[in-house]
Amino acid sequence: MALEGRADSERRTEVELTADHNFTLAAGRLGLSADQQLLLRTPFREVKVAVPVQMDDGTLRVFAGYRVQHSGARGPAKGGIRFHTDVSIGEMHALAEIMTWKTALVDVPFGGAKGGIACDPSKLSLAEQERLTRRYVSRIHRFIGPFRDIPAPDVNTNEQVMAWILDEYSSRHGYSPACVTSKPVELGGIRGRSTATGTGIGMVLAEHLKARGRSIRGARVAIQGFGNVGANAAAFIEQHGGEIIAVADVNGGILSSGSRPLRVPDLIEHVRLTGSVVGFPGAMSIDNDELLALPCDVLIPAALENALTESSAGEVRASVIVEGANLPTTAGADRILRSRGIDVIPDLLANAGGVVASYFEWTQNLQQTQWPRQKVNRKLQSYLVRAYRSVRKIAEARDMSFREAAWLIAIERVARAESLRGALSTVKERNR
Ligand SMILES: NC(=O)C1=CN([C@@H]2O[C@H](COP(=O)(O)OP(=O)(O)OC[C@H]3O[C@@H](n4cnc5c(N)ncnc54)[C@H](O)[C@@H]3O)[C@@H](O)[C@H]2O)C=CC1
Ligand SMILES: O=C(O)CCC(=O)C(=O)O
Repeated sequence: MALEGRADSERRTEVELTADHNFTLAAGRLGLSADQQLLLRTPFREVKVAVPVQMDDGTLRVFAGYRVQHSGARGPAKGGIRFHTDVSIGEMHALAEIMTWKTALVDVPFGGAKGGIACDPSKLSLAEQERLTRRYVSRIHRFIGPFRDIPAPDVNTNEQVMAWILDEYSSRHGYSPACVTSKPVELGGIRGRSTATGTGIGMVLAEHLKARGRSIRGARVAIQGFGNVGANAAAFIEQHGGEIIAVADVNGGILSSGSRPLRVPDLIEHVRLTGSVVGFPGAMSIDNDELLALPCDVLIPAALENALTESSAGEVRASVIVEGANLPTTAGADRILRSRGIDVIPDLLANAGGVVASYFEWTQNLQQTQWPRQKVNRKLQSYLVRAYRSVRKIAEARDMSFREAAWLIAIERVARAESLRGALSTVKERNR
């Protein structure tokens, strides 16, 4: 059965195909019918808006803005907002769906959403970015809100963008700090959210290495992407005795020379000053393909989707991959990595620290309280370790990859919620 109204001829993007593959495998293991699968996968709502913005030079440009709400079965939709030239409806579908399974896996009471604007923020002034954000919110504000859909940062957005969202939304609906997460602390943000995704990657990695009788101490780590997620993961790993031997960003990569690893605080300062990891004093230049193929213990793709493809997966020499980015591994690459015995900690689990801390921020805002950073980090660890252990248990018991186990747990939880709310039982009735 196909979704009516969607042009079936519409070509699915690579990320949608990856999500199709992961979903179909897990749904098959769960024995879900075709109707049940269709219901669980079809986005609840997709919004596309024109975002007209006056540029600093007086000209007008109209950008395409999107917000896809994949599911609200377990709570308000939740997910980041991305500013990038590649933003498209297909990409938003896949990323919104990933959020549904991620929030279910770590068991926070949210559904899944993702939004974005197709633009190149590096070519926009701060004032243009502010007008763009405000106009986007003016077009989607009816569809978001503390109990509908709560945005957060993603690629090329940050606390400042969240502050503009809060201001624009609140000017229409009354002061609503819980309408967006990862705000500045002064506006109701929670301490530790800005670092939580990277910190969470480190926590999950530590738990995984412990389970394998190893430790972060001395582990040699390569990271693709040195923005919010990559840089904070690097900082956590360095603080726990790991060695960051190479990093790359959109401009290129660097490899530590000699036996000394890269010093993360110095590298963060270099990026602050120059805008890139490239040119870091004392390091050798490499490109992104070389980074993925470096001999190391842990590889962390923390940039964009499709980083690991069928052509690059065969070259990977790390023994563990931790998916900091969403959907960084295509279906074909995943098969190759599994056949080569490389452990892959999937995105749903590895990068869930951000949305878990967002959940803490949302509850903090609803209760009008303030959490100390230590409480955030303690609870973050307990949510992530619990999720990691549940995935490992199923993976070992049923001889599955960590990815299959994570999707299976998540889909089962959302299916159960849909069933309790009546949607899936309607499907069953019809099947009788
Ligand atoms: N910010 C968050 O809390 C969360 C982000 N994620 C995911 O993590 C990934 C990174 O997000 P952020 O760090 O927030 O974004 P960011 O905008 O802070 O950083 C992105 C980094 O990736 C690099 N990059 C971009 N294109 C690249 C390419 N083609 N090759 C190599 N490097 C490239 C950029 O130069 C930058 O260093 C995305 O997949 C995002 O969806 C996942 C969970 C939460
Ligand atoms: O913190 C959030 O609400 C969402 C973060 C996000 O977009 C993600 O996990 O991919």
